[in-house]
Amino acid sequence: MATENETKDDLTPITVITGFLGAGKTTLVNYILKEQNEWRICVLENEFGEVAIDDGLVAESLDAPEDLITMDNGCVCCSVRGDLVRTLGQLASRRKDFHAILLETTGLADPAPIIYTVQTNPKISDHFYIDSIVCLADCKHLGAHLDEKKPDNSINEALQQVAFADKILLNKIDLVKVEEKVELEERIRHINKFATIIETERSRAPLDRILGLKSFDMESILSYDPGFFDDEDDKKIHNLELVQSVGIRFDGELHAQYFNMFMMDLLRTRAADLYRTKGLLSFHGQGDTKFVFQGVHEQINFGPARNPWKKDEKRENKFVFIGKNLDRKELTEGLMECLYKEDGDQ
Ligand SMILES: Nc1nc2c(ncn2[C@@H]2O[C@H](COP(=O)(O)OP(=O)(O)OP(=O)(O)O)[C@@H](O)[C@H]2O)c(=O)[nH]1
Repeated sequence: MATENETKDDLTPITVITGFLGAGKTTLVNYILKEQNEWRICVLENEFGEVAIDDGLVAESLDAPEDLITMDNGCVCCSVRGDLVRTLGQLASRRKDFHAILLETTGLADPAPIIYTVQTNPKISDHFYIDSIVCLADCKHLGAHLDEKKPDNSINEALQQVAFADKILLNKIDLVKVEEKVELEERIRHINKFATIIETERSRAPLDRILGLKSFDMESILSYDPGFFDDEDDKKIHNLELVQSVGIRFDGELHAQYFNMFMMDLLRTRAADLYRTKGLLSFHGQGDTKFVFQGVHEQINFGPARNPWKKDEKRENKFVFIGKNLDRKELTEGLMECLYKEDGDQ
């Protein structure tokens, strides 16, 4: 809560960026950093996955590396909630250096405890306020995640993310037919009748429709969840064990063709269970080019990173697979088989 002399205008706005795994959150953060040149923005990144990849991809868009803070000891809405309080507490003394804070949550975060923490902890609420909760909705895959059956006492993260947003970006409209888009929009409207819905491709929303609008509204949250401020013990739990993360990292150069075959085979058989795949890779015969691999179920993007490998940088391949029924041993062995070997017996 702001002190008597301090109104909301004196506090620093936080835009919470939420949405299921792979919906386009990092794409939105990078887009905002590129487009909003007049503001100095601080980015708080919380990524789900044993190996962090997004921090590197966001850092490429920032002028000052200290403007990116990563919170990687768990999911920001659960175990890392203490981290959020600590991080924002430390940021309070230099918050006036920034026009805005972007808080990118993990794709499995429940926004409710984050909102609760910011609203009720004076270490945060004396200095910051929530400007907006922006939810990225992946037109292609959100419907299936909303349909997922969870155990009775567990929340459906995708549903919570839609329900608690005041701005919903209907993203990846390029991947669906108009009818599918309309059907998803109706479904979203059914869950959340207050949020503004904006159609986007590559998360490109007009910035004046998502930033600096003070559009976060506690009343609409309470109308969805009248028990929002009630005792937490009565609430459904966030069961992160339903989704696994397998992180794999190893040195060396990959054989492009072998890697391609491995990934194609994996996606052909496991796409439904593979919610998210990310990688930073080094390929034999590609000089200093660093490659980025991005997968969301069967949709994959693969191409050069903005910055090449630095001169003294270790050529390490990093992967993270997030989903259900993942076999760490099989994935590790499969990837190791894709390493390029000098002796030519591939
Ligand atoms: N076709 C298409 N791809 C998109 C669009 N927006 C984002 N993507 C791609 O979707 C993939 C995931 O995007 P991210 O921005 O990394 O998603 P995220 O929500 O940050 O993912 P997590 O942090 O893993 O939850 C990337 O390959 C993006 O390039 C879009 O509008 N259309």
